[in-house]
Amino acid sequence: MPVKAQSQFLQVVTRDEAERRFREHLALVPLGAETIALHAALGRVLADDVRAEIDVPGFDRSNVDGFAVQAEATWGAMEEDVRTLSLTDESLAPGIVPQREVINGVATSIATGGMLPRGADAVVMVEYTDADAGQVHIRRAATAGENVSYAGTDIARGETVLRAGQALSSREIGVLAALGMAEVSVHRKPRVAIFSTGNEIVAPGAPLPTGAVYDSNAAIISAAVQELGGEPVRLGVIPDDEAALSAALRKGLDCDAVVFSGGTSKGEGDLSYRVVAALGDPGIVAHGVALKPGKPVCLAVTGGKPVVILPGFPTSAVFTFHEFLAPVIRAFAGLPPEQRKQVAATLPMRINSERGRTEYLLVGLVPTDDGMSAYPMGKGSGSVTTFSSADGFITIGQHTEIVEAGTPVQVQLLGQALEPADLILIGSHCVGLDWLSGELMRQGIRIKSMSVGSTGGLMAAKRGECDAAGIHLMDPATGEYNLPLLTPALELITGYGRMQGIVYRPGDARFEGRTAADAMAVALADPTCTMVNRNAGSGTRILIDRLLAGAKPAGYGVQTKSHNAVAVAVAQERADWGLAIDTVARQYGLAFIPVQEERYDFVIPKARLERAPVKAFIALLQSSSAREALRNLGFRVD
Ligand SMILES: Nc1nc2c(c(=O)[nH]1)N[C@H]1C(S)=C(S)[C@@H](COP(=O)(O)OP(=O)(O)OC[C@H]3O[C@@H](n4cnc5c(N)ncnc54)[C@H](O)[C@@H]3O)O[C@H]1N2
Ligand code: MOO
Repeated sequence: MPVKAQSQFLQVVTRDEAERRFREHLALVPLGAETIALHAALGRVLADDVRAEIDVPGFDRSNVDGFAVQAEATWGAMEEDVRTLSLTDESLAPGIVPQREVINGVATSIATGGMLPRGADAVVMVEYTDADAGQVHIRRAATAGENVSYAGTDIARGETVLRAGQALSSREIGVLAALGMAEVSVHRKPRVAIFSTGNEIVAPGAPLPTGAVYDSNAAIISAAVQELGGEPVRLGVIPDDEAALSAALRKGLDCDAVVFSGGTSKGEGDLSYRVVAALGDPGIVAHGVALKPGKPVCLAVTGGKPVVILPGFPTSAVFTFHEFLAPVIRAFAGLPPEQRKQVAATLPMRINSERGRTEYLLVGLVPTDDGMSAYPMGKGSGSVTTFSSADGFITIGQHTEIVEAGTPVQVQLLGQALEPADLILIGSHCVGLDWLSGELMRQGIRIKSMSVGSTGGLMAAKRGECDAAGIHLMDPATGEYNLPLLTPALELITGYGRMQGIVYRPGDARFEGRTAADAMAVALADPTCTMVNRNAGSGTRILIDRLLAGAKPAGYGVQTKSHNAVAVAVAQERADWGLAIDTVARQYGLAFIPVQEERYDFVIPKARLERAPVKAFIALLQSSSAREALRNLGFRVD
């Protein structure tokens, strides 16, 4: 099939210009109010200020069980010198309106929540009294006002207790109920139509054909709309078909806003752009913004309703949604603009950025002896996990190409506050470490884990920025793992072995039943036998180069970055063999010829060895239950 020429529609403008054009045609005001039952008001946004029509409490109230008195009548009372008062004939349970006055020398029995009688100004707790026929002996003096809540002390009639624009949590709902309100006036929720486009996009729950992708964008945008006080209207996954897309868009325009993702960057097949371009009043206001991630975002307004095409890549979709549409939804919902919290930090490593685009770099924050360190978490625009695991992001200006290690940066937090962690793990990812982390979390230890590879982990440990770094680094000079790379300030805690070997599809006669050396000889003699390589610098790559002894067979140039990527390439027949660990080979149903064990150990800064969570980590790692579990996962534990 001939490749079609791709035309470009993008005309890139700055972020601020895009926002200005978008807002020029939108009224950032609430959509209207509605009255709803109080029990249905959780999460809704108040449309009007709430002024108290009553006092709470509505009367002077006793806070204890005891006797209502005039404080003066109790003065001087002690254990050995009681004051005796005569009792009125009433007993003031809550809800009873007192009939008798309390004058000096008189007391009335009163319960917690009872209404204070005329004349009384204090309540003596029953514990400090002895009552007998018609009298009460007071053993402790009271001061005026003691154990009494006066009318209106909690809420005074006429007071503004809640303000328009406030989101109602259980606490505010309690206040409204105390004021006797069964109904409340709230802003109408903006209804936001959401769909995803792309023939490869499959709704979660359905089977996933090879090459297809689950629809994560609609799910995250729909949940984000709810967080912003809106109501998502899910229109599903729409195939790449102009009529179907137009129909979805038309349906979406019954709502207050429309947002969908995918098919906005490229020309041919860029149906998303084409259907939105058919809108008028005014239609598309920006297509292409000098942002990374998010360049191909398309902003349109029609008849006062925003219509946004988000880039298909999940990180780009979420960022552009929050950048352009989220503030509009908040305003429609009657919420005030969001104030993002900032934290000062330092970059631990050098960053390259793209000139000409403002870059938002997602980071994980780690406390250090002198402030915070901001670790880039980027797995690229296509990642779905970065946004959920990052603490915040830094902004790199469009004219900056390099940010040096050690540069101070401002981190905008994604959440309301920084999640504290007890144990910080930075290094190479391993399912064995996942298991250990899970056990520690069950013990109540809060873990922050960042996968930056073995070398990144070792550097973090050297800088004292993590509690432990999981590493598997071979010293090329000695062939020994991990230990030769330590400095005096670091301790090595023995982890476990991971058997590395040749992975191939079961039944492949070129490998079946052979030793590693034989298999290599057969594979290298067959020019159609394609390998998948690993990235330079990885321990596995050193092993591959040793096995190949200078040969560069087909596929040598394909340098994947993980054991999983190697296994997937072989399983999906893009390659016939590669080197990976046996736990991964098993996960993908591949056959395995063992070659050499690599050591996955933990580097711990000595200064952190005495920390309780670190001790708990080491104790767990060395426990028989953990060793058993790691063995069951396929690791070698001595
Ligand atoms: N030649 C050029 N290619 C690309 C450019 C460019 O300027 N010139 N821009 C790149 C940038 S930047 C981005 S961002 C992406 C965005 O592309 P599209 O918005 O057209 O999105 P798709 O191609 O449809 O999908 C991209 C990617 O995301 C996956 N996807 C799509 N929808 C979903 C969903 N609902 N849930 C999960 N994942 C989704 C899709 O399968 C693709 O893998 O374009 C670059 N290319
Ligand atoms: O703008 Mo795209 O989101 O850089 O990857």
